[in-house]
Formats: sequence, structure tokens, C-alpha cells
Amino acid sequence: MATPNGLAQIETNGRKKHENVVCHDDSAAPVRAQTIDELHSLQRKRSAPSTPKDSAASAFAAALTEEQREEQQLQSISASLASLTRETGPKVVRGDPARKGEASAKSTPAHHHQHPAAPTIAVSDSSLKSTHVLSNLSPAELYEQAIKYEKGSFITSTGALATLSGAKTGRAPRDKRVVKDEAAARELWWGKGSPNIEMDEHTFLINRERAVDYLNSLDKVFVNDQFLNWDPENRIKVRIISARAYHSLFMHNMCIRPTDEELENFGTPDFTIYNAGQFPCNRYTHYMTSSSSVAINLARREMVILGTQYAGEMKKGLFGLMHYLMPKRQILSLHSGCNMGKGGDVALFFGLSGTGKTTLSTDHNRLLIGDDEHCWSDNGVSNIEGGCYAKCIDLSREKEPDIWNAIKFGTVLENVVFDERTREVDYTDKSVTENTRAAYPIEYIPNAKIPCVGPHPKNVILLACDAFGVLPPVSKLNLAQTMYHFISGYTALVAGTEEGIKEPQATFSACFGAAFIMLHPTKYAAMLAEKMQKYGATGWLVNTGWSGGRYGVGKRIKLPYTRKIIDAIHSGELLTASYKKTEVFGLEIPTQIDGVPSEILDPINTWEDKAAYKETLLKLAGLFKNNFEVFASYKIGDDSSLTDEILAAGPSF
Ligand SMILES: Nc1ncnc2c1ncn2[C@@H]1O[C@H](COP(=O)(O)OP(=O)(O)O)[C@@H](O)[C@H]1O
Ligand SMILES: C=C(OP(=O)(O)O)C(=O)O
Ligand SMILES: [Ca+2]
Ligand SMILES: [Mn+2]
Repeated sequence: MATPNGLAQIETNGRKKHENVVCHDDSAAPVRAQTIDELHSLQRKRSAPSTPKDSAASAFAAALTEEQREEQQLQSISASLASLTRETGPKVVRGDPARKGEASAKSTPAHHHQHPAAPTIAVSDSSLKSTHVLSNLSPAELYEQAIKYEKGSFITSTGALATLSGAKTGRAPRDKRVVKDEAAARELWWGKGSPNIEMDEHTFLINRERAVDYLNSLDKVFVNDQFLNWDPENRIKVRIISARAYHSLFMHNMCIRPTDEELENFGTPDFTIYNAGQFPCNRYTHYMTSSSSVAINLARREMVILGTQYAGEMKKGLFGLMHYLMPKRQILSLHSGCNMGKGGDVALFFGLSGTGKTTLSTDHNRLLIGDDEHCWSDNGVSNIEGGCYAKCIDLSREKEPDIWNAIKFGTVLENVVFDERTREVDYTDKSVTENTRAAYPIEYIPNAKIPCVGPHPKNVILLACDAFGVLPPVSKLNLAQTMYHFISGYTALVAGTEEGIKEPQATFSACFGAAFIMLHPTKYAAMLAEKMQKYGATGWLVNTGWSGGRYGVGKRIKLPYTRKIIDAIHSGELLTASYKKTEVFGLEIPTQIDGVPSEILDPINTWEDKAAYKETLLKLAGLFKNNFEVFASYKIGDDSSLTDEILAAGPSF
């Protein structure tokens, strides 16, 4: 018994005399354990099975089924990890190899998965070894794995898991390969401007074997079985096999998390990622031009990652897959954020990296459907993912409170710098990279819309971060202009942290995501035009970039102003505003918006040097024209008048 000051009370009145009075403060019953191991095993309670058992007989039956189910799952993972030239599949064992001796509170006694058939070619040493699988671990378990075994893993002061992605801190689009078999040759977009660089089936298998052998050489691998797409009719089952707890937690956050019951009935995945990112590809292998490779094989439904640990490759690799699978079902895949007003009005936010999809779709007054990847079907919109991937550079609590607060236990924080002792993150620090990131489950945003689906969009907002400072902060687009700007996919950022770079770099990326599309851009554009027409959506072009001069002279438009502009789009205020038309780009710009200084709405007002403005405007118009030339010979949809209108919707000078 403790006194108010915390010291044990010494009993003096003899009321409760014990036989052998030893002076100690432990009056509670002792723990019922004979050994330390037993004590430790008491600590971990077996997770409640999701199927309730009510009688002794059914308990026995259910236990059997569960064991069988676990056996089936191990068999399925073993098949995924099989070498294609040797054994039918490695011996896989459930659980953490470091806990071998312990009476596991979680699994049935560890048992080796039996090979379903005798080795087909020859027994190798690898067939004698077993690979431990840690499948669908919880965030807490993954934290423990990361902190124990992965250098550079730390818990930050707000509880997030800080990780290092290694030498690669961004995607490597030039290392992406797609197997060009007959179907792919026919269906996909190849050649100039296309992101699809070909690889043959044989080379893919060499890389696959390299990844599988690497993974099987490890003590343990992580397996995630998850879903893509919140539209239940078009859900895709994915399995991710990786070597790092960081990758497993990242995908746990980014893909849709199955319930226990869905996991029990998961069955065979529709698509599998082999992430052997720590292990390089072999440059003697045909088509390999660096030591990184992200290869996709649509026929085999597999992706193999070698030589890059940047987790975004997995997320965006799956997005590429959806850009192939969904249009086959007449569903449009979109590189866009998406949110919904309380009244049910949905907005899409297209834009290249860094233009504001995540920032602007995360809006405290609206429900978040998703920040980056969506589908638009006859039923409306659905998020492909179960999480968000926010940029953290210069993140502040004041400007982006919802993202700030999402960085807590469970969130993966990539490549950030923190105080050695307090573990407080310095979001301004670019020492590791400018591309610092947070990956968190979407429900970490308080007003997330779960399930992440919504009705047909009312507004389609095209975001461009124009570092030339000549595009207006907002323009209302007609359908042809929307298509012109969608196909162009323009943004201009200032090139990273390199010194001496004064000139903004214009980027044109078809459909605001050329790196991820699989079919010709006009296929997606035609679908977008058709859907926007059918459902009466309005297009907008929003410049989240520079105002008052180009980069170096002007400044980036203040986020609160951009938010006011977006508010006015959502509320319908901008539909009834008065407009004037700009020179060269022929954009309709509003003359007034609540909460935004009117003079900034026409960029010419903000430039002191009007001649420089005109010159820069013409320069950018020229870049648009050059870029669009390759599309001039393509027809968009069945309506040839739309094609002509689109060609005419670009700048004229
Ligand atoms: N006016 C603005 N509009 C949108 N984002 C802005 C603006 N000014 C600065 N930013 C910053 O630009 C970045 C936009 O990045 P993000 O939303 O992650 O883009 P995306 O999701 O399209 O890659 C964020 O860091 C945001 O704070
Ligand atoms: C994850 C990415 O997306 P974004 O920068 O658009 O958020 C990426 O492009 O690697
Ligand atoms: Ca993106
Ligand atoms: Mn984003």
C-alpha cells in the first residue's frame, strides 16, 4: 500500500500480521509464471479471431479451419516466392526468426511448409533453407522490426517512424521498363514521349529471379496482402513482398487495409510486387542502363524492383497498373487529388508533383476522398489508395494543420532530419533531400470520407506551378481548353536545391502524369472529355506558382490566396463572376474574388517590368506550342470537331 507521498506504508498495528514479515512493498499476488520466458509470454495475448466461436465443437472446427487457412496462406506465399527454374517454392515459416525459442503468442507452432511437389529440376542449397515470412504485421510490430534491424529508423517526438530510403530519394522514371509482349505492343503507348520503355520477357524473368533469390537468401521477408480501389466492383488484390519493415509499413499505410475477415478470404493476389530494392540489378542484363530497375510485366501480373529503396516506386508502379487495367473497363484513372463538400460537390485536382494536389485536397472544410490517385467510373469517383503521401519540406502547423497532425504514431516519415536528442523534426532541413515525405493512412486526416468514394465531379481543377509567373492565379476553361491543358500537362518548378539555377524548368507531362500512363494520352483525354460533358463538370486552371515576376523576381502565390480561389470554385461564386480574356493564352480570368487582392488576378498587374512580362509570356506560349505538335495529328474521341477545337484552344500569337 502506498502513502500519498509514494512511499510504502509500514504497518505497525499488527492488524494484518504475515507469517514471515519481510519488508517489501509488494502486497499484490505474485505473477503466475515460473520462468522469465513464461512471464514474457503472458504479456502478449493472442489476437482475437475474427470469426466468433460459440460452442466447444465449433471452436474445434474453427481452430482446424484457421490452421488450414494459415497453411493455405503459407503455400500461396511460397508459390509467390518460387524460383522459376529450381524448386517449386521455398520453405516458408511463419514468424520472426529472432523469436524462435519463445513460445509464440501469435502463431501456431512454427511448422515448415511442405513442398507441394518434388523439386522439378534439382535441389539447391536454397531449397534446404527456410525463409521466415512476416505477413501483414501491425504498425507496432513493423516499428519494432524497423528500429531493431534497419539503420536510420527512429521514433520522432510525435511518434512517427523516421526512415531513410537510401541513395534514391525520388522516383527513377528512366529505369522503368514494361515487358513488350504481343498484347502490350498492340495496346500500350510506345515511342517518343511515352514512359514505357520496352523490355523482353526473358530479361524480366532474369530480374525476377534475381529479386526472388535475393529475398529468399534473407532470414525473413515482409508480405502485405492489400487492396487497391475503394470501388468494390473494381477492387484489385495486391501482394507486396519486401525486405524492409519500412516498405511494409509504407504500403500498409498507402494501400487499402483489409479487415481480418477480408484477409482470411484473400486467396490469390491479382498482382504481386517483388521489392528487392537493396539489391542492384545486373548491368550485364539486357536493357539495364543503371543499377536500378522497376520492371512491370502485365501478362504475369508482376512488378520487380531492384536497386532502389524509394518507396514511392511501389505506390506509383501500382498506379501504372491501374492506368492499364481500369480503361479496359471503361473507367478513367486519374492522377489527381479529390475532395467533396458537405453538400456532395466533388472536385478533382490534377497536377504534376509539387503543384498542390495533396495540399489543396486536404481542406478542413471538405471531406477528403484522396490526395493522388483516383478512378472515375459510371458510379462516380473512387480513391485507388488507402493513404496519403505528403511532401514535408517547410511543412508548418499553421499552414497545413491537418497534414501536420497526421504525422504521429503509424506514419512513415522519409528522409527528414531531426534533433538527435528530442527527436523533433526540422521540416526546413534539406540535408538528406528536398523530397522529404510523410505516408499516413487516410483516416489520419480528421475529415476523410470513408469509404473513399463520391459522386461525379462538379469541378475539374488543373494545377500548374508556373515558375515563369505568367499564368493567371485562376482561369475558367471551356471543354476544349480543359482538354488542351490536360493533354499538355504543364508545370514549371525551379530545379531543386542546385545553386545558380535561375531559369524555371518547363515540364510537360501528358495527362498530368505521363510517367504513369500506359495507353496513348488521347485515350484518357477522350474519356475525360466524355465524362465532363456527360456530367456537366467545369474545368479550371489554377496557377499555384509565381506571381509578380518569374522565379527570382516574384514570389510564390500565398497558399491562403490559393485556398480562397479554390473556395470560390467550390462555392459556385466563380461561375457567376465577371470575366475578361487574356492575351496569347486566351484564358477567361475573373475580375474579383472574395479574400483575394484583385490586382493579382491578372498577372500583368503584378509585374513591374511589362516588357519582361510580355517576353516571358510569349516564351512560355512557344514552349506550349512546341510540346503540342506531337499531338496535332491525333484524333481525340469520336467527335472530330472537338479535336479541331482542342488544337485551337492553345495559345495564339
Ligand atoms: N499557393 C500554393 N498552393 C499550393 N501549394 C503551395 C502554395 N504555396 C506553397 N505551396 C507548397 O507547395 C507544395 C505542394 O506540394 P503537394 O501538395 O505535395 O503537391 P502534389 O501533391 O501535387 O505533389 C506544398 O509543400 C505546399 O505547402
Ligand atoms: C509520390 C509521388 O507523387 P506526388 O509528388 O505527385 O505527390 C511521386 O511523383 O513520386
Ligand atoms: Ca503524384
Ligand atoms: Mn501528392
